[in-house]
Amino acid sequence: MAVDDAIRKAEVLVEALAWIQQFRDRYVVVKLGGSTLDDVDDVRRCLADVVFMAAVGMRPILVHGGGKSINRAMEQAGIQPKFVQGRRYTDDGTLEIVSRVLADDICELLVEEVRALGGSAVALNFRSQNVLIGERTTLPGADGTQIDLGRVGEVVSVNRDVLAATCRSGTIPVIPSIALDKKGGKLNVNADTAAAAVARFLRAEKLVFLSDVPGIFRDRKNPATLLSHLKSEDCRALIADGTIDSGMIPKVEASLDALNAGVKKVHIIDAGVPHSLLLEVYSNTGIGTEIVR
Ligand SMILES: Nc1ncnc2c1ncn2[C@@H]1O[C@H](COP(=O)(O)OP(=O)(O)O)[C@@H](O)[C@H]1O
Ligand SMILES: CC(=O)N[C@@H](CCC(=O)OP(=O)(O)O)C(=O)O
Repeated sequence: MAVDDAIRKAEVLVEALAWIQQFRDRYVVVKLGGSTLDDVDDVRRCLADVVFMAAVGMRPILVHGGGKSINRAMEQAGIQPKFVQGRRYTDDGTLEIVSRVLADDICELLVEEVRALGGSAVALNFRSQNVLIGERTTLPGADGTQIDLGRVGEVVSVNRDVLAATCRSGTIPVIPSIALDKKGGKLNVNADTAAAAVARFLRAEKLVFLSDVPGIFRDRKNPATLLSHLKSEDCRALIADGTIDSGMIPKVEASLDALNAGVKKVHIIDAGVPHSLLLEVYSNTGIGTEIVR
């Protein structure tokens, strides 16, 4: 019945009200994974949710990856992508491709999409205004030596003043996962760890990963085994017993670092479910996996 439907919609808004009030002026870092960027409609719906968040007074910050697009661009250039423990081996040629795909293509596209949805957004990267300060990293090898990954780094600090001022003015920062080292050299950073670092340094209320799965499953072949609430210690056990593997490992490890540093909650949700972000943040029953300390 039309009136009942209208009342139900109003009730949804009222349910959201308590959360809107609670999260006013709080930072939420939203990470868009490369696995989610291929479907334009999904991206647009996710960005509409982010624009909604900003409109109701939250301070969203978008951090994005683009692993799949980088792979495609590398293959076109005749370079075979090489990964070590989930990190892309990044020589100078690869770094040029990573920079172009992330900062010139994806970052600009996301900014344009936000603007087309009536929101305000700005690209914060090494070309415009850098906010991620990084250091080069190596990975521990099995024989105790360190594995060199080329121009790969981790975020060691962020420009909080620029981020705070941008958010305060109602503009959504859009940040690709490339950092600059102290000498101004570019570093390729895993986007999950880049997003977690931004959340950590801003003590964000939330860190949300938009991915291509509904959340963390106990058994990936059985959708009924979605784990909707996890604590840090559960996550460590799930990594140790192999339940969490591949691309989920950097996400969860980065989540634990963020929670340890004071981020209140981490969410892993499906970018392919329309408005999963709004459902997770502004309703009483979330739809993905939430992780708390
Ligand atoms: N226990 C698990 N539950 C759900 N997904 C998992 C799990 N363990 C590993 N994964 C994998 O993690 C992937 C998400 O990580 P990734 O491919 O890096 O996505 P993104 O591009 O969003 O960072 C899923 O597509 C899935 O294959
Ligand atoms: C060092 C490293 O591996 N950097 C990543 C950065 C992009 C990324 O992480 O994108 P996703 O979110 O799609 O995974 C890469 O080159 O693929």
